[in-house]
Amino acid sequence: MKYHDSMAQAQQKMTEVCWFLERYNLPPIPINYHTIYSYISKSHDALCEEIEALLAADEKLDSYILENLFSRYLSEHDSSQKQLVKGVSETIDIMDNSVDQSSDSVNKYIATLDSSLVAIDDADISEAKQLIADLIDASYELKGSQQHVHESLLQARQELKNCQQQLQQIEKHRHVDPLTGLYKETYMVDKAAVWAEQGKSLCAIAIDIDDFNDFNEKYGQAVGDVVIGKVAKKIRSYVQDSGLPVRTKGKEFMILLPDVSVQTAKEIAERMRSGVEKLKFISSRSGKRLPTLTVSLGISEMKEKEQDLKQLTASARHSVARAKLQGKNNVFYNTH
Ligand SMILES: Nc1nc2c(ncn2[C@@H]2O[C@H](COP(=O)(O)OP(=O)(O)OP(=O)(O)O)[C@@H](O)[C@H]2O)c(=O)[nH]1
Repeated sequence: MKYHDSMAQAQQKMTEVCWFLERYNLPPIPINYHTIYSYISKSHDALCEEIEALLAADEKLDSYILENLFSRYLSEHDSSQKQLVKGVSETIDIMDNSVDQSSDSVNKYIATLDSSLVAIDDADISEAKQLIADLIDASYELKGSQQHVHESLLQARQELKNCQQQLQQIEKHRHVDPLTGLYKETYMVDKAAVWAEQGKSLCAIAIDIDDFNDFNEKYGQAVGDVVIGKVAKKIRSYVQDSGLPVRTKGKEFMILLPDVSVQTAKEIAERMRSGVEKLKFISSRSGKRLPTLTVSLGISEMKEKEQDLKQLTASARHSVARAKLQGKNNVFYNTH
């Protein structure tokens, strides 16, 4: 294909990406751009299928959903892992060379010892001195190559440590939403499966920020994102290690509580509601107070063992919808 043909094609795709972002009211940030570019270019089948399904279901696409798709299908985890493996394998190559050199030196040393033993029988004293001097040289060479092996081992140990730290970071990034520090939905599924295997009962609290559209329109998406981060932090502070706080969508969260009674879940939810209501937001630009925000919360519990996570979270979301209908800024639990 000629250069200007491929340029024209790329421009056409860029225009389509911009139309798409505008149509779905998505900010043109790099992650959104990259994800939609891959969709428009049809460069990733699974990603395209998922976006098609979301559009067909009339799901509202937002930056959070696109970030999630990006991290699952397009992020650089794979290449950074390859980079790590490359680093370790280079160090192993260096060690291999050092061990080869060291083994050569040992062979040379043994050969020198052998020939010295033969030579020393009928040699005169000055020749014997020369042989000993040769042995000392060979000993230093041997010591040097052993030192080299030792240094390579230290380097390998350091490399391994870096590798472990980076793998931990990658692992964390894979499970944690970068904006809020809460877990991603994929992790919730894994964790719930572990709890189910351990025979633990589960309660869920679904949380949705109220009237966020007004807030977003007034103060912009970027301020909205900062505020979502603060609300999430507040919510997390009531869970600590007793449950799993998850960001399930842009302004929606889910808390899973293992082996906790509905009564306790209600108390935690009420504390969250009241805590968020008391949060104060100050604009970093103007220094002025922004309006307070509220959240609506819905509780559900896994009543029978056959009930799965999907049913539990759907029921909690249903309760949130009821909380909104009852005027928002409240906790709803369906007793039936
Ligand atoms: N800044 C930001 N805004 C988001 C994010 N996800 C969703 N939103 C915004 O949240 C708003 C959701 O609007 P609606 O679905 O009408 O909900 P709402 O205004 O909160 O109203 P209720 O849910 O009925 O209380 C839209 O303006 C979205 O753009 C996000 O990750 N960041």
